[in-house]
Amino acid sequence: MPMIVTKENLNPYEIVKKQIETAAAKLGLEPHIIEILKRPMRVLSVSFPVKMDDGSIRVFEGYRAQHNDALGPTKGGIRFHPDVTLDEVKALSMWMSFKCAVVGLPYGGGKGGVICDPQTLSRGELERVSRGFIEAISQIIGPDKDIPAPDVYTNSQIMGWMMDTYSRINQSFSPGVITGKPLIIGGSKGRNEATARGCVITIQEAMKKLGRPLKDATVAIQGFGNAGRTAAKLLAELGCKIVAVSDSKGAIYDPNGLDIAKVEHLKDHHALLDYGAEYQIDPSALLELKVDILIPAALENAITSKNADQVQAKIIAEAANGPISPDADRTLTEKGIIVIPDILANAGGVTVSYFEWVQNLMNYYWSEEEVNKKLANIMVQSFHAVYEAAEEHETDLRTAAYIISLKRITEAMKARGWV
Ligand SMILES: NC(=O)C1=CN([C@@H]2O[C@H](COP(=O)(O)OP(=O)(O)OC[C@H]3O[C@@H](n4cnc5c(N)ncnc54)[C@H](O)[C@@H]3O)[C@@H](O)[C@H]2O)C=CC1
Ligand SMILES: O=C(O)CCC(=O)C(=O)O
Repeated sequence: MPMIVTKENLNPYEIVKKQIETAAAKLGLEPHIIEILKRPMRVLSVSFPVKMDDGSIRVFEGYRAQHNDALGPTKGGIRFHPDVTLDEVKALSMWMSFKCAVVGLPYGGGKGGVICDPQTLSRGELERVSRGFIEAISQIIGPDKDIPAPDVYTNSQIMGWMMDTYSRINQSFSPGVITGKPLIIGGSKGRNEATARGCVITIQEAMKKLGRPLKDATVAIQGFGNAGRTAAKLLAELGCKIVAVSDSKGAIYDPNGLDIAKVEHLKDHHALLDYGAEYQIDPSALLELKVDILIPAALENAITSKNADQVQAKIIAEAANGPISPDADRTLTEKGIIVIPDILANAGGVTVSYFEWVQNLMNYYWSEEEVNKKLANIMVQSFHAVYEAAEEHETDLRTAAYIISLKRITEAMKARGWV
């Protein structure tokens, strides 16, 4: 009989449904609850015209998905990327629900995306796309409905334009509608670094569990944006040796450790690859380096059944959302690699977004020290809760994180009388 080889399904929406099923089976959740959780409660698909610099009109398309608001208003970033799809945005909104629940935030999950390549847009065009998208989704967002934030290829300036558009539409200053804003208009100290800071805290806790020192630990990082770049900086400050980093253009590797200040300077003023031709490696090889810590901090499906077997890291901390497919997850677990799942590892970003929203609502602002302390408390506590759940249920950290989240969301749905 010929062996039937089925192609791995890398659709993020199919992946998150599988992840829910795996944890739900461990918990013995009722089928109707699983059915509710397997789809977003609301999805808005929009198109809007934007006047380009040359006078032409271009129509952009985007989505906002709101998964489940049992625990509170939905929350999650907006991504600008040419490959954005509806299924990706749906999946990202679902991961947001589980992320907020695992760290105990009073939020459900949401996510938005606009199909565009910001690198090809002028600043003026980028501003008009940002304002156009918020206008198009303005009816379904709001400080107590759905609160966007930055994600891939969006930043604090874009959040500033978006908050301004929403405030103008509603004729009232509404900083609480969006987080990740510039400090001067209600941003929170510490938000820019929060995703990486939270991720680093989970790595520190995992290394303690392994009984290994962080000092001199070797690290490879895929993606050198908000999450990856800050993680490189923070880990280098803690004495780690950052041996490899990459961005969308390529990867660099030095087994003796990269000079992170130099890499940052190159990223800002030239290109990462200008570090030197002798340091350039194939970007896919970065994921297969023999390192202590691997941080995928770019996009989904970086590690799949195609390369999971070649991964040699001891710990993988998912700064990105969905960088490991379920098939790869199984292989990594079999190999004894500890995977700190996205919904825990990158939850620092939304946690400080929550702090930003709280500060906006009370119109009183905290010091960076206070923010970082509160963040550390939540991340350390959440890591240990997930670790203990993994031991109790004899499962991996991802399933354990889902177990905690599913329990909380289900309890909220029950308390509200939905089920
Ligand atoms: N910004 C935030 O607060 C949070 C971000 N995340 C997740 O972290 C990941 C990265 O997001 P950000 O750092 O915010 O985005 P960003 O836009 O600041 O940076 C993205 C980085 O990834 C690089 N990149 C893109 N495609 C790549 C590829 N194929 N290989 C290597 N590098 C590639 C880009 O060059 C850039 O350096 C995403 O999965 C995002 O959803 C998760 C939680 C919060
Ligand atoms: O800060 C937020 O509200 C959400 C950030 C985000 O999009 C994410 O955690 O994936």
